[in-house]
Amino acid sequence: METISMMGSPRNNSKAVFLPNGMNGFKEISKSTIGILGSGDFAKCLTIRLLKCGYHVVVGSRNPKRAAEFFPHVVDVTHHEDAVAKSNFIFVAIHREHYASLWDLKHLLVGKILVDVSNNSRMDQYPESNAEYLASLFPESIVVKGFNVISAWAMQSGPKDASRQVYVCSNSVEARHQVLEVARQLNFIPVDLGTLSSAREIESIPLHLFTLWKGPVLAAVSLSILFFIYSFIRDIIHPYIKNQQSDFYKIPIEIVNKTLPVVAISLLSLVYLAGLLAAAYQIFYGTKYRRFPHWLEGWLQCRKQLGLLSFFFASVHVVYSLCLPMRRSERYLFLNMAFQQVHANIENSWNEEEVWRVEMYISFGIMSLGLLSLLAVTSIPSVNSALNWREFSFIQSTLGYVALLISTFHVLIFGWKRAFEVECYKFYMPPTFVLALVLPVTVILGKIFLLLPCMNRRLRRIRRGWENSHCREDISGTAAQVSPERVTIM
Ligand SMILES: NC(=O)C1=CN([C@@H]2O[C@H](COP(=O)(O)OP(=O)(O)OC[C@H]3O[C@@H](n4cnc5c(N)ncnc54)[C@H](OP(=O)(O)O)[C@@H]3O)[C@@H](O)[C@H]2O)C=CC1
Ligand SMILES: [Fe+3]
Repeated sequence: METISMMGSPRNNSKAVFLPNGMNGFKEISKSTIGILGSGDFAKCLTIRLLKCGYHVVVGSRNPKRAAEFFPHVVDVTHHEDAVAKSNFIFVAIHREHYASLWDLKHLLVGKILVDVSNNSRMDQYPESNAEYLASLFPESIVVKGFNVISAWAMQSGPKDASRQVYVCSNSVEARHQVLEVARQLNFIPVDLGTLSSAREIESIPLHLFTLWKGPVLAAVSLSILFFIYSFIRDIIHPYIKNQQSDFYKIPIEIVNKTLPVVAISLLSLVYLAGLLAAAYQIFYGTKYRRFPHWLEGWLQCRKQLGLLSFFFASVHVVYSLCLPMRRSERYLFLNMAFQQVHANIENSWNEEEVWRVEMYISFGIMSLGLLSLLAVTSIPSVNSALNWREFSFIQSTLGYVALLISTFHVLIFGWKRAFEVECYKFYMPPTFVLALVLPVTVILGKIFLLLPCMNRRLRRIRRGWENSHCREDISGTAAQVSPERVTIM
């Protein structure tokens, strides 16, 4: 394999306005000429990024005169043949449908690296990946798939966060390494995905639409609708039918603010319930080398999204709660209460038990929000990467359970008085907070059960692979199996 050469550079490097970015090693790449076929959006943005990082760029266009207007003057915009002749490293920045139009360049492309950056508009649009198709058209060139996950905009503005990964694959190890190095020099994070057979997987990445968010969002929306309707019937419709009491003013704030914490705590419970079910599955089968069912695997993989949604609902609940005293209804109720107190000639209405209840309720609420914020912050990749595995696990697992426990107390303290209120509909429609406690209490009890010495010992043995290791044949791609030990909202 040839390295990227300086040969054919259209102008003297010393005149270049854009200097190499000072990275060590691979000097020949930083001074080389890189070719780009096509003069569209991606080509323009890639050119700017390459120039900023010290490369010379030659762009091949069907109409170089017109295309040159859109590129900085230092760029050599020329015909396809000329561009291909001047570079050994060529980005093919045209759509797959037009690959065949490059057929005439076949003899000029022999032995050159062709980087396929193309994407499709939908999944499984073609029988083979675009990169494999390009490789079949130009079997004597070296095709590398890469950069397709970077949008033209991100390419131009430059990678600013830790998730700017560039996935690369090719059948030529050397070509792959050269593309990885270029990606690194452009300040992206290159990820080597091996041979060209991974191209299909890489091409499908930009087509995913919130894949991991679908389940959690659906769960959050369903829980919200369920609890909203429940609270609405219980707290508004029921008193209206029973006593002709019109409490419809409660809908925009009170009922919403009752729904939010219930959804938040239920979602947080779902994060940890997945891990518990995985542990129970392993204990039941006595091995960790058995694939989880699909639904559980999917659930385990979207725990970060569930946790972040829980954080979102909890934060909105806090804002709503802080705004409660601002309501006009609250002022009227307060004045009415004061008047009634005066009327009843009560000088001091201090209720020690009530005071303590509300103080504890608020304190637990603040603590759980603080812990949830910590879990959310540590799930950000850049923060996450600064933690070692034990620290991460401590925050996401141990502190996560503490957050769930404190949130449960918060809900319990809020509602415990009502639990003792004798109401005729209490038996067929328990207060909303009782439903809110079903999931967290189940999870907490499940965790306590797993922490029992005999269970804990058994689980440890299984996870270290000491039990039933003969079941290894069940594994078939355990990589996809998320370790339930990693009970995280990450
Ligand atoms: N835009 C983006 O954000 C991203 C794009 N990509 C991929 O990059 C590639 C280019 O995308 P983009 O720049 O947006 O597309 P554009 O439509 O903006 O540009 C495509 C270029 O291809 C050339 N072209 C058009 N028709 C033909 C043809 N019949 N024969 C030969 N060349 C032709 C044209 O250049 P000329 O007229 O100079 O020959 C045109 O400028 C695509 O494969 C796309 O999937 C990948 C990631 C992100
Ligand atoms: Fe609350």
